[in-house]
Amino acid sequence: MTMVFLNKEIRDGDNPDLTEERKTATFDTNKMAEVIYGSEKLARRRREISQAVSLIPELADSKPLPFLSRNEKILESTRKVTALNEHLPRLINMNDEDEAWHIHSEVIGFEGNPLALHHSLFIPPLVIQGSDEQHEKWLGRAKRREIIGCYAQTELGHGSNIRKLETTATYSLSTQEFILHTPTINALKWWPGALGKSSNHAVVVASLIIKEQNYGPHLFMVQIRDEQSHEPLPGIAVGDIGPKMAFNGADNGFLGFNNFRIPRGNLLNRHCNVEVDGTYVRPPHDKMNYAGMIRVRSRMAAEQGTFMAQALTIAVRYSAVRRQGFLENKSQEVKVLDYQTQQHRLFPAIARSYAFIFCGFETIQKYETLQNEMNSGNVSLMADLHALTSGIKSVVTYQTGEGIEQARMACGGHGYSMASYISEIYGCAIGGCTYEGENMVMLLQLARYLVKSVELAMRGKPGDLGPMVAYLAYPDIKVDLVTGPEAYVKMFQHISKRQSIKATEKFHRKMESGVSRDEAWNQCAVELTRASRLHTRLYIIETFIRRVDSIEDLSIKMVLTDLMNLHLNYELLDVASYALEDGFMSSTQMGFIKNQLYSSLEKIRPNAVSLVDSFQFSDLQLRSNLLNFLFQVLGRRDGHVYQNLFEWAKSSPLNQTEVLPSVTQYLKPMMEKAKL
Ligand SMILES: CCCCCCC/C=C/C(=O)SCCNC(=O)CCNC(=O)[C@H](O)C(C)(C)COP(=O)(O)OP(=O)(O)OC[C@H]1O[C@@H](n2cnc3c(N)ncnc32)[C@H](O)[C@@H]1OP(=O)(O)O
Ligand SMILES: Cc1cc2nc3c(=O)[nH]c(=O)nc-3n(C[C@H](O)[C@H](O)[C@H](O)COP(=O)(O)OP(=O)(O)OC[C@H]3O[C@@H](n4cnc5c(N)ncnc54)[C@H](O)[C@@H]3O)c2cc1C
Repeated sequence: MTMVFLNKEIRDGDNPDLTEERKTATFDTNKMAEVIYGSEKLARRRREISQAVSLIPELADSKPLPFLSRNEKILESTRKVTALNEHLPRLINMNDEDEAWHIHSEVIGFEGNPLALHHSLFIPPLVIQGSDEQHEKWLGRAKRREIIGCYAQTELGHGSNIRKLETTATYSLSTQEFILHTPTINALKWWPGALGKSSNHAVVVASLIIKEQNYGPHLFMVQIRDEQSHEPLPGIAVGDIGPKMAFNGADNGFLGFNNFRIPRGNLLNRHCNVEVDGTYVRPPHDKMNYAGMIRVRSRMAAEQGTFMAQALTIAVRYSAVRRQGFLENKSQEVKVLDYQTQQHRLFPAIARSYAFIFCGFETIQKYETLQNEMNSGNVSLMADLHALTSGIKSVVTYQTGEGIEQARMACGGHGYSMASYISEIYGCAIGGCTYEGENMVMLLQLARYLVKSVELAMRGKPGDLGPMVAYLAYPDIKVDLVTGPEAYVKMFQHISKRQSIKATEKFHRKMESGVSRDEAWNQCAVELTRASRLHTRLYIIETFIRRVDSIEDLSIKMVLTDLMNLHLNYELLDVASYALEDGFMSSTQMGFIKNQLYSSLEKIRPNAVSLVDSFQFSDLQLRSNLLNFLFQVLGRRDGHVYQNLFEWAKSSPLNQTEVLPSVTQYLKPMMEKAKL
C-alpha cells in the first residue's frame, strides 16, 4: 500500500506530471508539515484524523453542494455536523481546539454549519466573561450541546461602532431583572451566525442601563427559543437574513426583543457586575467586554493562511498538469507552472501562507498568555495585543483575498468553475475583511497605538516603548541588502517608522491649524492606515525570520530560506516607493531586490508542488474526492483533472434531461413564431 502523504510517493495511477514534480523535491513533506503545524505529533494527528474521517461514509458529502438549494445546504451541513459529533470523542482530543478545527474543515468544508459559532463564538465568551457559577449553569450544557448558541452583537444599524449599539438591557430594581429591548428597526441584531433558525440561546451584547445611566456594551446570556418546541419565546422575533456570498450552509440571523425579561444573574459577570441594589461594579479594564473579539482576531492569521494554502494547493497542482504553449522545446507544450508570470502569481502567495501560519501560531500563544494574565487580574497586556491583532487581522484577510483571487486566475477558465472550489474558499475567506471588525476600522485602532508610540518617542521617552514598537526610536543607518534578512528588516523598519512619523506629524499639524482632533484624524486616515499596514507587515516578516531561524533540519531550512527570501524581496519591492522617496533605498538596491525576487522564483520552482503538498490537505478537504462523491475536482492529489471535470459536468442537474422546460416553454415557441 502507498503512504498517502509522502512527497516521494509514487502511485501508479497518478498523473505523471505531478509524480515528476514530487520526485524533484529537495525535502520531505512530512517533515515540512511538522514545521508548519508545530510538531511531529500535531502533523501526525492531522493525518490520522483525515484518514479516520475518510473511512466513515456518513461524514462524506451526500450530494455536491454547489447544486443544492439553501435549505438543502443547511440540511446537509447539519446532517454532517451532527453525525460528526457522534464520532468526535473517538476521533479527536475533545480539549484540543486545533484538532476540532481540522476535523470540521475536513467534514464541513467552507459552507459553514449551524454549530460552527457555537464552539468558536458562543462558548468562548461564556468561558471568558462568565463567573464560576455561570459556568456551572451553562457551560456543561453548552459543551454537551444540550443547548445551541451564537454571539449576537452586530445590529442592522451598527456593527463597527459598538458603543452605539441600540439594544438596551435596563436593570429593573423592583424585579431584579434586565429588560432587553429593541427600540428601532436599526437596533435589530443582524448577522450573527446560526442565530436565524438553529440557536436556542445567544450571548447578546446590549447597552447596560441602570437608573437611566448608560454603562455601555455588556454581555448577557439569553434563551431565545423554547427548548422543547424550538419556537421563539414570547417577546422575541428571530429569523434568517437570507443568502450570502458564502457560508450558505449556515443561518446568519436577525433578532429583536420586545421588553424581554431575563434574571439579573444572566449578565456575564466574571469581571463586572450589577448588584441587587443597582450598584455597578467596574471591570479591571474599560474594554474587558471586548476580550472575546481579541481572541477571535488572534486566531485569524493561522486560519486565513490555511484558507489561502488550500486555494494554492489547488492552483499549483493544476498548474503542474495543465500544459499550454511552448518555451524552447516545440515538440511538447509546457506546464503552465513553468511560466515566470504564473510563478510570480503563485509563489509569493505560498510564501505568505507560510508566513501567516507561522505568525498565527505565535499570535495564538500571545493570546493564551493574555488570557492567563487576565484570569489572575492582570490586564496590562490587553492594549498591546488589541493593537497587534487589529493590524494582523486586517492585513492577512486582505492579502489572503488577493492570493486566493490570483490562485483562481492562475487556473484560467476552470478556476471560474465551481469545480475548482476556489470561489467557495474565496467567499469564505474574504468575509474576514469584514467580520470581527471591518479592516479599515481595525487598522485605525492600531494607528491610535502607533501615534501614541511616536509621540512617546518624540517626547524623548523611547524607553517607554514596548518591544513591538521600539524601532520607532531607532536611528536611520543605511543598510546593505546583500548582507541578508537583518538588513531587510532594518529597511522595512525605516519605511514603517517613517510612515508612522509622517502620519503623526500630519495629524499634529492639522490640529495645530485649528482642526478638531476627530476631524484631523479623519483627514489623515489614509496615511494612518498605511502606517498600520507597514507596521503589521514588518511584524509578519519578523515572525517568519524567527521561525526559519529556529529550524534544525537542513533540507527544510534550505527550502524555507528560499521561501523567506522570496517573501522579503516581494514585500520590500511592494513598498519600495516609501524608501525611494527619501533616498534611503537607491535605485541600484531596487534592481537588486527585483533580481533576487526572480532568482527566488527559479529556486522555488522544483519544490512548488511539494511546498503545497506539505500542508497535507486531503482530497476530501479540498472537495476533490471522487470516491465518496463527485465534487470539485481541480486540486486532486492524483492530478486527474480532465476526465473528472467531464464527470462533474455530466452530473449537473441540467444534464439529467436533454430538453429543458426553458426550451419547451420559451425558446421553442420563440423560434416557431419567428418561422411564421
Ligand atoms: C471559518 C470562518 C468563521 C467565520 C465566523 C465569523 C464570525 C464573526 C463574528 C463577528 O463578526 S462578531 C462581531 C465583531 N464585531 C467587531 O469586531 C466590532 C468592531 N468594533 C470594535 O471592536 C470597537 O467598536 C472598536 C473599533 C475597537 C472601538 O471601540 P470603542 O469605541 O469602545 O473604543 P475607542 O474609543 O475606539 O478606543 C478607546 C480605547 O480603547 C482601546 N480599545 C478598544 N478595543 C480594545 C480592546 N479590545 N482591548 C484593549 N483596548 C481596546 C483603544 O485602543 C483605545 O485606546 P486608547 O487609544 O484610548 O489608548
Ligand atoms: C460572514 C459574516 C459573519 C458575521 N458573523 C457575526 C456574528 O456571528 N455575530 C455578530 O455579532 N456579527 C457578525 N457579523 C457582523 C460583522 O461583525 C460586522 O459586519 C462588522 O463588524 C462590520 O460592521 P458593519 O457591518 O457595521 O460595517 P460598517 O461599519 O457599516 O462599514 C461600512 C464602511 O464604513 C467604514 N467605516 C465604518 N466606521 C468607520 C470609521 N470609524 N472610520 C473609518 N471608516 C469607517 C468601513 O470601513 C466600511 O468601509 C458577521 C459578518 C459577516 C460578513
